[in-house]
Amino acid sequence: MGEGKEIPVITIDGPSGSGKGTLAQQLAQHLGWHYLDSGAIYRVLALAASKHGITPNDPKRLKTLAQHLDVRFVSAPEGASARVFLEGLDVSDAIRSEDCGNAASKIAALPEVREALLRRQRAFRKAPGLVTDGRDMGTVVFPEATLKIFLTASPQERARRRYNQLKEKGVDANLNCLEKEIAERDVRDCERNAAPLKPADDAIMLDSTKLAIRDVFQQVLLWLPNKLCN
Ligand SMILES: Nc1ncnc2c1ncn2[C@@H]1O[C@H](COP(=O)(O)OP(=O)(O)OP(=O)(O)O)[C@@H](O)[C@H]1O
Ligand SMILES: Nc1ccn([C@H]2C[C@H](O)[C@@H](COP(=O)(O)O)O2)c(=O)n1
Repeated sequence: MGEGKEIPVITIDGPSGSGKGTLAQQLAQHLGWHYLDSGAIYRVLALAASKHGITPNDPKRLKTLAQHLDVRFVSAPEGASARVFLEGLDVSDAIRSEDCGNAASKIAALPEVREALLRRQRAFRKAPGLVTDGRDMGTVVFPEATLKIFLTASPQERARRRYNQLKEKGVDANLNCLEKEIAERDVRDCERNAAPLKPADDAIMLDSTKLAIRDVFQQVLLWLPNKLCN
């Protein structure tokens, strides 16, 4: 088959705050597989662009930056998120800000940037398997994935989750502003021409608005092909 295409991949796509990262990390841990947080790559690129004074309307320089992006993921002990390094500096917390998420969403609309990051994302496909989350994992990056989930939740519920998450971190937040930002990010991510956020034709849809984290996980376990559970 070549290019590691025999290595199984599970993709979790969906809008911001739907719980993709939480689910993908739980599945990766459960299966003992690798995990790719593709949004973190776009976030690191946005941070690097700001650091180097490159604006979202300079696709040429952004493409070059994406091609040479010095980003490293270092896995953390069980239950903790991987640490993310940009040019040797730990940016794990810095990339989680709402500003960085919005900046990532802007540069992610550029086809040059997406093309430059494709190979880097596909390189995460290593034995025994990969669980990945993002916006175009099932449609563009891994179209032949073994199982594709499209995870959603209402915008109000996603804003509420983000609000609680920020509060837990001790970050000041305003629920109305978060709802507005989430709605704007949804429009930008869904309406761009390059790899817009949409379910793959063969994705299973899961609305988590009224589901607890453990219920989402249990539901997806039921959808795992038998061959992966052994
Ligand atoms: N089903 C759920 N019920 C309640 N809270 C949830 C649920 N799923 C995730 N959360 C919480 O919502 C917050 C956002 O979850 P998570 O980071 O997994 O979302 P995401 O879709 O990966 O977001 P982003 O795309 O912006 O990275 C976290 O605090 C997480 O614990
Ligand atoms: N596969 C992906 C992953 C992310 N993006 C863009 C769009 C998002 O708004 C932004 C931040 O992602 P998050 O960390 O919130 O999942 O990055 C994308 O276009 N494609």
